[in-house]
Formats: sequence, structure tokens, C-alpha cells
Amino acid sequence: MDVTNSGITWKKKTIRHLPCMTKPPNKTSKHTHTVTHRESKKMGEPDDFPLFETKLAKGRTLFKLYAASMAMGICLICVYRATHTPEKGKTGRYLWIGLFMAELWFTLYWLITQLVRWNPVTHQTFKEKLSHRYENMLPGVDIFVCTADPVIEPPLMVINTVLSMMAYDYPSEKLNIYVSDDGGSVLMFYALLEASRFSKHWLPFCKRYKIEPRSPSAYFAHASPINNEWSSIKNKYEEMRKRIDDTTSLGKVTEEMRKEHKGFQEWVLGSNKNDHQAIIQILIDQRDPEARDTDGKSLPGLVYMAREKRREWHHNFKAGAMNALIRVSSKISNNPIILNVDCDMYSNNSESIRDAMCFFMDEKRSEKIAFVQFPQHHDNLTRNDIYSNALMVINDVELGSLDSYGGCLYIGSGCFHRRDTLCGRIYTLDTKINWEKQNHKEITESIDVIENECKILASCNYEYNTQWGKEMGLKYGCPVEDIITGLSIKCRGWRSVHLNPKRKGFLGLSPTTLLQTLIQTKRWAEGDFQIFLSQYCPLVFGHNKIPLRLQISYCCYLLWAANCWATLYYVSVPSYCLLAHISLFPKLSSYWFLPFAYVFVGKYAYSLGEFYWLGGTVKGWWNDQRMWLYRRLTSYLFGFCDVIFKSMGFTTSGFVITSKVSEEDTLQRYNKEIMEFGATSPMFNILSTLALINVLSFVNGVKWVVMDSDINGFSELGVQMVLCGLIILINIPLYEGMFFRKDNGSMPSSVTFQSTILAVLFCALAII
Ligand SMILES: O=c1ccn([C@@H]2O[C@H](COP(=O)(O)OP(=O)(O)O[C@H]3O[C@H](CO)[C@@H](O)[C@H](O)[C@H]3O)[C@@H](O)[C@H]2O)c(=O)[nH]1
Ligand SMILES: [Mn+2]
Repeated sequence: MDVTNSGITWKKKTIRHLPCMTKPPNKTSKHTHTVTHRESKKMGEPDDFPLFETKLAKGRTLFKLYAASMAMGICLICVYRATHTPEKGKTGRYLWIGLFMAELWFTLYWLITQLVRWNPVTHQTFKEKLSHRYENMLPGVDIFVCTADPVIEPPLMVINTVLSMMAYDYPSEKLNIYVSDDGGSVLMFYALLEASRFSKHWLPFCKRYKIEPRSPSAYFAHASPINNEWSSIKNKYEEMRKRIDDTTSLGKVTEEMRKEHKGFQEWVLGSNKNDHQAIIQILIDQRDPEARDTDGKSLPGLVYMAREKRREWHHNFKAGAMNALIRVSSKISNNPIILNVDCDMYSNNSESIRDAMCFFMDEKRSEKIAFVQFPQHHDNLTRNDIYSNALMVINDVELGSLDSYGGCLYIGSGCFHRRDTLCGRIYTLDTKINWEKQNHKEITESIDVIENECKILASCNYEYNTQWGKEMGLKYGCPVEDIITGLSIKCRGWRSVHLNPKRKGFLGLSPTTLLQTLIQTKRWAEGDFQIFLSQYCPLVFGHNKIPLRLQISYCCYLLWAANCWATLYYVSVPSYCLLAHISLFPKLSSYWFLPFAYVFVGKYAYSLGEFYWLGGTVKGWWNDQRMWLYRRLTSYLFGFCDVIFKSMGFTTSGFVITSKVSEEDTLQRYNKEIMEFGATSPMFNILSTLALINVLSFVNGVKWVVMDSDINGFSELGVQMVLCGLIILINIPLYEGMFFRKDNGSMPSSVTFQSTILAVLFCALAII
């Protein structure tokens, strides 16, 4: 039975999910245009002036010339490698061939990275035009905030995000905020109840003074007093903060508080994160005449949801939470646009919804657009971004290029979706939404009835034998549910937009230690590589569905993990050969040295230029280089191995949630940009061992040149010496952590000890 007009035939059992599907477009959709024409004519502007404009990035010709010259250099290197391979039986033949293969891999990957830099586009929106034409017709938006653990994602942080979402510059009656709490925590519920009360003061204040950002904590951190109202709001916020802090440190809500809301009864039997019934509480019911702010205006709806958890049912992490939210919201508000944010990503720009609407409501170019993704920015980065979490080049260049090929990635937080496309709708020529018909869902049942119905939608067995997690909603079984879901949306014929306005749309928290950063990247690399090896590999799955350029661009990320081998080879084998006096590169005096020098200098000069141009510092660039090296040597390696083990059935994938809190002294070191080790991890063993191997071989090389004055030998092994020297330079913070620091963030002595032994053994092997 075809229920969507979109060609997907749902199994009978899935028909009950219908509420979340947008109605098939109405035959009278032309009416929208008529209204537009009339209204816009009245305003005296051209009828079809678009709501957004797309521009190509500047300086592309220069970039293309650069890329061509690099390609020539790379070709020459390949010629050298192919013509100078040591003959059979000669020492180092296989090591040489290995190095050539590593270089071939880098070449392939370099080509892909050039493609994702080829043609970046940027968009500009015209929000005044949007409100001239459509102010009364703006569609409703359901906002999903996901949280999963009240300890590492403190409720106070979550409600700051929620308050910033409630305070969007958008008609409040068209906003509904849904908080999914996978921690099933009464503390979170309590904090949300506090937020619902505080919002009555906060929203009118934000709107009256047009303040930014609208997360109270972020706003008060930098704002100075305006007037008495300001001070009174600040006091209210501080009092609320104190109450929440006290309750959080107490670890439970008092009997007094319990009396304040019926919802607390859900926790009378205590709480267990992994085993509890579904909890749905509508904290602000938009139909309630009492639900007004202090100016008498209506408030956005606010709903708390903890989906049912049972040990015998896999909960599918964030994807599971999102799908439960899609269903629950379809029962309560069923708005056609869904915004999803992580619990730390507060809104930094109150106009972001309007920005996104410019794409969804544009008369000519909107119909294919399934989602609008904002980049993920962070507001806890230090000046030189020691763990390179800004991912500046990806956010500011690469995603824009993917956009020009048919759509940027869906990267989780900060993404506006059309509800129907998220639910599995296939693009057809009649998928344009008639916004006029998209009125708010009218419900008549009482709150209790709705809550009970929603509990069924959020129960464990609801999805059993349905298309949820497969063809509907976010896909299951992959640690990067966002990437795989975004890809399949595009393969259903849709496109997407990457929007990066000057005033950043969302700001979140990035990890503040090296290990957390590496573990986060490992989850991404693992998930991405899993997609590459699965049936969803864009080169296969996307064939004839998305442009080839987009298929290949996807591989830039999906092949992150596969980079580990070539990199591992490059930082260990040349140093090994330096110890063993095996030359792998041309002599410094040979002409063949030139292409190597050109490619090396060209690549890094370009990347420094690009980084600096995007607003980074030189030291930030240096940190960025270090972090890419570390990611490749650890996160990618572990991610790669885990995917292989998983495919053989040895392990299952998890989702290590990134902590959003740090210890006081860790935070101090982070702010001073001192690299944090302070824990044992095999990742650190790998990094330290490699760093020590390079020191040993460099020292050996220097001894050899100085003591034995072997200048000819130096010329032969010069490139390896330089490579080794650079690896040492980039590892300086690691040596400091191992040998020169005594604080809690230094390298645990057991790791230093084990790595030293391993490095010495490795070097002994080379010398013997
Ligand atoms: O079982 C879970 C696990 C996580 N989360 C939430 O998922 C979000 C992301 O988790 P986080 O630990 O912050 O991971 P990140 O790596 O920072 O998240 C990025 O990468 C994820 C995987 O690709 C995406 O889901 C996110 O949206 C994206 O911001 C957070 O709000 C969590 O509360 C859940 O709701 N349930
Ligand atoms: Mn996060």
C-alpha cells in the first residue's frame, strides 16, 4: 500500500507511523504562488526574487594551477620510484616497494582531497524577503535536543541549550522543543521543569532587548548590565542555577520538589538508566491558556521524553532516541521541519530558523532540499586550538564543496530536516510542500491521554518488525548514524545545503583532553569506514543516484581510517632505514630530490596558507598537523581494526559519549594549551613508541655524520634525517609529557617505560 505518493511501499505493520509523514502535496499548491505574487507586488519587489543566493568561492583558478603543479610533482615521484626500485636480492627492496605503495595511497587520497576543495560554494539568505512574503505562513518547527548522561552532560548545560532554542526569533506558537533523555534522570527532568518556569521571564527579555546569544549562561558570561530588568533576570537565573547545582550535587530531588509536578511520580521506584518504562511529560502545553510568558505571549511547547529502556532491547544510541522523538513529536505537534541539536550545542544566532526557512520556502529551488546543515562550531576552543577540534578546513571549505556537488553531509547537530524526507520519502516531482496547508496539529485529547499514547510510541518493542531504523528515520547499526542517514536521503533523490553564516548558528563543547579527542575521532573514523565497507558504500549504493563527484567526495571521510597504514609506514620505516643505513629517497644532490622537495613544501605551504586565511594562527596550524598525525596513528588505526573485528563478529560497536565536563586542573592545563595525557591507553603507547624511535634514529644519524664525518652518507640519507627531525619537532609536547613534566596530566610512567623498551627493541632490530 503506497501511503506517501513517493514510491515507498511500507509494510502493513508500518502504516501506524503515518502521522509523521507530511501529507502528499496538495493539488492547489499553486495558490502559494498566487499569494506570494500578490504580496510581493504590494511590497514593490520583483516576484521571483530568490530567498537565497549561492556564490562560488574566490581564488579557484590559482588553486587549480597549484593542484596541477603538485600533480606533476607527484607524477615525477612515481616515475622515480618505478625506475629506481632496488633490484631483486638487494637490501631494502621490499621496504622501498612498501614506501612506494604508501605514496600511491597518499596520491589517491590527495586526489580525493583536491576534489573536495575544487569548487566550494557559500550561500547568503534574504530573511527580510522571507518575512515579507511568508511571515504568517511560516511552518512550525520541532526541535530535538538529545542528552544521555546527567554526569558528563550536566542538566544545567542542557537547559541552557533548551532555553536558547525556546528563545529563537520565530513565532513561539510554532515552536516545540523535545528533550530526549537517554539517562532517564530525574535530575534532568527537574532542571527542565525549572527551565520551563524561567523561560517565562527569559523569552520576553531576549525579545525585548534582542540579545545574543540566547543561552543564559553564554549570555551572562560576557554581557554587562543594561538596567534593572537585566539585573533581576540575572538574579533569577543565578537562583535557578544554584537550585539546580544543589540538586545535582545532592543527586536526588527533595520531597518538597516532588510535590511540584506530577511527573516526578515516574521516578518513585527509583531510576535505572538501562531499565525503565517510557516517560513522557508535557511541561509546557501550548493549548494551555496559562502557558504564557510575563508579557502574556504564548510559549513554545516543551516535552520531556525518556524512551523505554530494557536490557534485552538494543537502544541504538542517538539514532534510537531520534526515531522515538520523531514519533512522539508527530503525535503532539507534527511540525514539518525538524531541527536536531546535541545537548551542548546552544543556539548562538536567534535567526537560524529563518535562515533555514529561506531554503525550504524559496519558490524555485526549494523542492529538492531535504536538509540544511550548519557547521559544528565550539565555544571552548583555546587560541591555538591545541587538539585541533575546530575542523576549520572541513567546515569552511570542504563541506561547501560537497554542497556544490549535490549536498553536504548530515553531521548530526545543527541540522534542519524536512520531516517527510527524514522519514524516508523519495523525491518525486510533486514533493513540494504547500506551506499554507501545513498548519499546526490540532489535538483535542487531554494531556494524560496524549502522554499515554506517546509512551507506546517510545516503547522498546514499537519498532519491532517495522522499517524504523532501516527505511524510516535515522539508520541503525552505525556509530555515525548521521552520515549514513544523510547519504541515504541523498540517494533517494534529495539534495542538501551547507549554511555557514557569519554569526555562527550553534556553539557546542569540544573535548578538552587528548584521549577524549582521539576516542571521539575513533568513533567517527570507525563509523565512516564501516559505511565504506558496507552495502551503503557511496560508490556502489550511490551509483546512478548521486553525482560521481559526490560519491568520491564522500570517500574522503569514509576512508579516513584507511589512512592509518600509509602514515604508520611513513613515520616508522624511513627511521628504521636510517638506523640500518638503507636509503629510501634520492640523494640531496640529485635532480630527483626536487619533486620530493616541491611536493612536500607545496603541500605544507598551501595548507598553512589555507589555515591562516581561514583565521587560524601559525601555531594553530602546527597543532593541527600534529593532531592529524596523531589521529591517523591512533584513532584511525583502532577504528580500522574495530571495523574488521566487528565484521568478523568479535566485537560490537558502542557509542562512547564525549564528556562535556572537565576536572579543575585538567581545565587549567587545557586553557594554558598544555597537552593532556594523564591516563594509560594503548593509543599513547603507540604515539610514545613512535616518537622515541624517531629520536633514537635521529641521534644515531647525527652521530654518524658528526663522528664519522660521512658526508656522502648524509647526502644519501639526508631526506630521512629531515623527516625524522620533523617528526621529533612535532612530538615535542609528547617528550615533555614523558620526561619533563610532573603534573597530573603528564604521561603515566608505565606508558613511558613500556614505550621506551619497545622503541629500544625496534632500533636494536635495525642495527643488528
Ligand atoms: O545513547 C546515546 C548516545 C548519545 N546520545 C546523544 O548524542 C549526542 C552526541 O553525542 P556526543 O558524545 O556529543 O558525540 P559527538 O561525537 O560530539 O557527536 C557528533 O557525532 C555524532 C555521531 O556521528 C552525532 O550523532 C552528533 O550529532 C555529532 O554532534 C549527545 O547529545 C548525546 O547526548 C544519545 O542521545 N543517546
Ligand atoms: Mn558532542
